[in-house]
Amino acid sequence: MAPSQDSSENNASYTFKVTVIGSGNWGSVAAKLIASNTLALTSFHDEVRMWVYEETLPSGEKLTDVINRTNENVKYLPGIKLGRNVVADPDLENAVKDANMLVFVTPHQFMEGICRKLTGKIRADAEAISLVKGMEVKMEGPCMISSLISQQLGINCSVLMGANIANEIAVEKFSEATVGYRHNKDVAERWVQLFTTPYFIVTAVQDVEGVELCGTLKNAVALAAGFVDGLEMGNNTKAAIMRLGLREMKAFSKLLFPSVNDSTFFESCGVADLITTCLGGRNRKVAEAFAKNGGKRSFDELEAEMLQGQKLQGVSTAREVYEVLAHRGWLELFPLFSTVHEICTGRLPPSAIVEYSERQPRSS
Ligand SMILES: NC(=O)c1ccc[n+]([C@@H]2O[C@H](COP(=O)([O-])OP(=O)(O)OC[C@H]3O[C@@H](n4cnc5c(N)ncnc54)[C@H](O)[C@@H]3O)[C@@H](O)[C@H]2O)c1
Ligand SMILES: O=P(O)(O)OC[C@H](O)CO
Repeated sequence: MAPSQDSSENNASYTFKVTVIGSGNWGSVAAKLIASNTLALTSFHDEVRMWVYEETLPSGEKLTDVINRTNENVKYLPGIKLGRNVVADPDLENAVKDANMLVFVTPHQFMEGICRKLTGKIRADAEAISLVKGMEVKMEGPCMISSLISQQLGINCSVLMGANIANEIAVEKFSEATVGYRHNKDVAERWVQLFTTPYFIVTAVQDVEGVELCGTLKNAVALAAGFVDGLEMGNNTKAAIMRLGLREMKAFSKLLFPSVNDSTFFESCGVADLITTCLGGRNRKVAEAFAKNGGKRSFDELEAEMLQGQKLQGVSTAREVYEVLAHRGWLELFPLFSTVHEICTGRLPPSAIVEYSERQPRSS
């Protein structure tokens, strides 16, 4: 079907127009969730624009054309209808020009370039939310993706993170998520309304950094869990790694941002995301293969072979965390994070993840 152009006559009372920036596995599911709500709720414009990083499929067709013809993202979320009100758009500027609710959901390594392209191109009254799990490390220190968006685009940015393996939400299995907001509760409630469905329950907490750091750091712990699986160490070892990982997640978050709340770690974005990602995520899966191969095949090679264009966030996050730790002289305080990075780079063997854990103090 051709992209529908809702006129203001058939959407007379709408106030909010949403664009999703990103169309990978989670980006496509986010668009589906949002599109079901913009159709049902009168305060939102029906149409949801979804910016697609354009690519040519093996059939020779453009991914955007196929999404608009079939209503499916055949590469990143095959078999799932997105909703007829989702319109794929390969032109970033065009995709955002009318939107006042911007949903960012791309792998974190692309966010700086995307923000650069969007500078000066968005509505001044726009609000943003980041579903991106990751951070940038700059000369001045770490920069969370929500801060990158706020600083480069001059707009407020909330975050949404949680125990959210996209393929499970795509088939409408129940899960929860956490919105982190900075000041404005009304804005947070609007995001909650936009995402919540009977099978996707969203709650808001006033702790952007805590929510975002949980979503970011759990990807490094997921690699550790994958190494344990590849070494066939069993469930007790994996649970121990998860506990030690959660302890480092909390300590690192609070050292960087003393305002981070302890309670955030008990929300969906905290312990629940850590559990799901260590059981069923992509970082875990590729790290398991890495360990099974004794670290002899690189993560880049395994990612390309196993994920068909989807991107891991854990390997670069482990590097970014390591850079922060090294720069601040904190390496010894975070042995799990440091060891994960050194395994990823080949300086240590995968078995180092267990050897280090055996030497850890047992209380926090
Ligand atoms: N997939 C999940 O289950 C899940 C769940 C929660 C959060 N997340 C997070 O959401 C974010 C996005 O992940 P995803 O799963 O939607 O993506 P993905 O890994 O499935 O897909 C990769 C995406 O990157 C795009 N891309 C490739 N090269 C690009 C470039 N140069 N510039 C811009 N885009 C490019 C591809 O077109 C594709 O849309 C990540 O931070 C991830 O951690 C993912
Ligand atoms: O598949 P992963 O490892 O990128 O994790 C996916 C989600 O972040 C889980 O909430």
